[in-house]
Amino acid sequence: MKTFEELFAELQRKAAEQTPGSGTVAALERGVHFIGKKVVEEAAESWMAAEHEGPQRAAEEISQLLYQAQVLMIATGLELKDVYRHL
Ligand SMILES: N=c1c2ncn([C@@H]3O[C@H](COP(=O)(O)OP(=O)(O)OP(=O)(O)O)[C@@H](O)[C@H]3O)c2ncn1[C@@H]1O[C@H](COP(=O)(O)O)[C@@H](O)[C@H]1O
Repeated sequence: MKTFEELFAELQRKAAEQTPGSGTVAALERGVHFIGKKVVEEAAESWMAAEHEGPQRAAEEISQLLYQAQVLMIATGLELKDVYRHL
């Protein structure tokens, strides 16, 4: 298990080091348009899981939504504090 902050630090490190085989690095190479579509896809899957598939499936899809949101943040050059200040 990892926290939101731990995942973000891991993704930032992989992006900086261009870790071979990383799906995050591959997504960042494809750019904001590609990542944005993944965010929308996972948001829709989270909604459908919550409405029709139960809490366990919703948790899985929401974890993917959080991951894609973090990839979008990194692609945009945002730090966690840039987002947290709006919470
Ligand atoms: N939490 C996630 C995570 N959630 C989703 N995904 C990826 O996001 C993509 C979309 O998920 P889907 O299940 O919708 O994908 P799919 O339908 O099976 O296939 P596609 O959508 O890719 O066609 C998949 O390629 C998943 O592998 C994730 N990839 C990585 N992480 C975390 O990020 C860390 C770094 O990952 P890498 O950069 O790949 O090392 C990992 O240790 C994980 O903790």
